[in-house]
Formats: sequence, C-alpha cells, structure tokens
Amino acid sequence: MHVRHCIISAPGKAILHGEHAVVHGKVALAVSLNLRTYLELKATSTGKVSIDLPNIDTFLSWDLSDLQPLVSESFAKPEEAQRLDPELLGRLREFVGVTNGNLDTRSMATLAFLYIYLSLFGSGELPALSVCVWSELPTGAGLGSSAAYSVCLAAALLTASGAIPAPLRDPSAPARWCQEDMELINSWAFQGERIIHGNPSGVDNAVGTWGGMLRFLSGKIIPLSRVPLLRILLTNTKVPRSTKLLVAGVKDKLTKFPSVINPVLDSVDAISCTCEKTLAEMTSEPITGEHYNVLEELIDINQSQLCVLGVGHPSLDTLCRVTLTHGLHSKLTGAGGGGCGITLLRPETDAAVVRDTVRDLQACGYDCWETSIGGPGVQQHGAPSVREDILERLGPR
Ligand SMILES: Nc1ncnc2c1ncn2[C@@H]1O[C@H](COP(=O)(O)OP(=O)(O)OP(=O)(O)O)[C@@H](O)[C@H]1O
Ligand SMILES: C[C@@](O)(CCO)CC(=O)[O-]
Ligand SMILES: [Mg+2]
Repeated sequence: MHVRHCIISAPGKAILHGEHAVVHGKVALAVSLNLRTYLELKATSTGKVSIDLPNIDTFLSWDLSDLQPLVSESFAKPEEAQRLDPELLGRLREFVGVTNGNLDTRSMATLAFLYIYLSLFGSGELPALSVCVWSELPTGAGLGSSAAYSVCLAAALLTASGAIPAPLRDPSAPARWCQEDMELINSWAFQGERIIHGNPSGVDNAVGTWGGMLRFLSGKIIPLSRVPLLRILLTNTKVPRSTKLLVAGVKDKLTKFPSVINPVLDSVDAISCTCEKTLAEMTSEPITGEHYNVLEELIDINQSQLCVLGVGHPSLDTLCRVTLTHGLHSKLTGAGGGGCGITLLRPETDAAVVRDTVRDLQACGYDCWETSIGGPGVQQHGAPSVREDILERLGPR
C-alpha cells in the first residue's frame, strides 16, 4: 500500500481552570499555545516502520513481517474510534515489553503510535513508513505534550491512509480539515491519550485539534469566540511528574472521601463558570481593573483547590509566592505535581515587572516564556510553511 507523505503540526495547551475536575464531569476552560508539535510522515521502501522521537531519545524500527502477526481479523474501521481494543493493546504491551503499571515515557509513546498505526492500516497490507516527531513543548510538564503528539499521530496516519483527504493546496499556507474530519482526528487522538494517560477527559486533545479557547464539559466542546486577549507568563518548574499518576491519585481521594472531594470539584466548576462569565463581560464592556481583580482571585482560589486535591507541589508554591511578591497571581496548569504554571499579566503590567519576575523565577531554576495564546489547531503543512530549524529537526529532505 502506498502512503501519502505529510507534515502535520498541533498546538500545546494551557488550562485556565478545571484541570482534574474535568475528568469528573466538570467544566474546564482551556486555550491553545503558540508552542507546537511537528510530525513528518514519509513513505519508505525499506520494508520497515520506524519512529524517531528525538525529544524523548527514542529511535525504533520494526520489520513489517514482525508487525503483521499483531493484526487480527476483526479490525476497527477508521471511523470507529469509540473505545480502546483491549486485545490489540494487550498484544502490543507484550510486543513492546510493557508490564501493567509501567509508565515509562518511551513505552507510552511507542504504544500510542503502534496502536493507531495498526488500527488504521491493519485491515490491509501494512505499509512501510517512517515518522519523525519534534516538539517545541516540554514533554510531561502540563502543556499537553501527550495530546499534541496524539493529535499529530492521528492526523498524519488518517491522512496517509487516505481515510481523510489531505487538505493542503498551497505549500506555503498551512491547511485545516473540515469539521467532520477533525472530529475523526480528535477521536483517534483520544485513543492515544487513553494509552498515555489512562483516564483522560479529552480536553487536551480537543484543544490540540481545534485550537483557540474552549469550554469543555463531558466531551462537549464549545469554542469561545468572545474572549479578550490575555497576556500569560508560562513557567516550567522542571519538576517531572506523570499525568496518569496524578489523575489516578485524585480518583483515589474521591473514592475514599466522596463527601469531602465532591464539593471541591463542584467549587472548581463554579470557578470555571465565573471565569467564563468574566471573560465574556470583558469583550462586551470596557475592561476595568475589577475584571482583572476577579480573574486574579479566581486563580488564587483554584490553586488552593488543586492543592486540596493533592496535585500541588512545593515548586508550584514557590512559583506562586515569587510572582506574588511582584503583584502577580499564578496557578498550576495541566496535571500539576510540578510541571508548569501560568501567571496572569495585566495589560498595564510593566515590562520591567515581567523582567524582574522572570529573573527571580530563573534564579529558582525555572524556565519562563511570555507567550501568546490561541494558536490554530491541527494543520497540514508544506515544507515552506515550517520554520527552518524545525525542518532540520525533522530530518533530511
Ligand atoms: N514530542 C514527543 N515525542 C514523543 N512522545 C511524546 C512527545 N510529547 C509527549 N510525548 C508522550 O507523552 C508523555 C507525556 O504526557 P503527560 O500527559 O504525562 O504530560 P503532558 O501531556 O505534557 O502534560 P498534561 O497532560 O498535564 O498537559 C510522554 O511520556 C510521552 O510518552
Ligand atoms: C489533569 C487533566 O485534567 C488535564 C491534563 O492536562 C487530565 C485530563 O483532563 O485528561
Ligand atoms: Mg498529557
């Protein structure tokens, strides 16, 4: 079978409010970042399938003849990405050498790739191909790197297989798919997230697919078009953590103390709804300091709630304390337990204040970026629309 060459990118995300609560059916507000993951898929004549994942030092290759026996007769059609196939996953775990509970970075990324590749191509002759992924996002730090990876895999493999058309017309202008094709990409990306996360809500892959700012509730995705331009400082504490373990920890707490934890989750929901209302007001009336006061208070309360849920970390306490000495308010973003936090900057926040804050955070060993938010969702690129340094990372052309 001949596969289509393609270059795909998808954005990372920041969650403004609602992480963890969203896994339990509460509202989350999330926004895409202008930091992206890029994937190039090439057809080869090597009789092999290979993946190059330089961010996680993983370079693997398999003979098609070794992969073929993993394929079973009853294969999902591309349009059927509703649930994980436990038998295929079981065979793959054995093939890759993953024991239950093994959370190793490389195995999770490899499993997600092989699962989507075999599901989409398994009903016919497996094609030889190579996939290289390079990301501007820190891996495993709360900015949705797993979702951006899964969205890129899903879009590339669906496009390469012909299950969805390649939208690219002009190599210098990135192109997007129609709504129906994006829904299919999102549903396969969700399978990748399930393999990496265990029990994801789907908010991260939704942002990676659609981009912009979203309200997410139990799988229902509402793009928020009326939102003010927010200035956000992103900080990576560089403390490693696993989303899968943190999500499982909150579930354990909820099971153990339902009458204690349920009200916290309800309260997080109210934070997301109040934030959404405030953001909408900021686009329909003149923005005042009071709007920002509300946003800042919501950030402080939400950070405390996340600590109650057990996903805080001393490195994040330090982030909040240091930024507050400069009058700025921060919270963790994503799964917590270390990783990244967001700091809200006011329109009038002086460049000198940002510079001094960044200096103090860097002195703690953290990385900081003032980033713009709301980047586009998944896209197909021609080489001319990809930055030279990223093309180099993706390999020789
Ligand atoms: N560029 C990449 N190349 C290969 N695998 C990746 C890449 N980015 C992420 N992954 C996979 O995703 C895993 C990290 O996912 P995890 O959900 O723990 O963190 P995150 O997605 O960055 O944070 P969060 O889910 O809190 O937003 C890695 O262990 C790896 O398996
Ligand atoms: C912690 C969590 O709420 C967000 C991770 O970015 C998990 C999820 O929603 O899948
Ligand atoms: Mg993730």
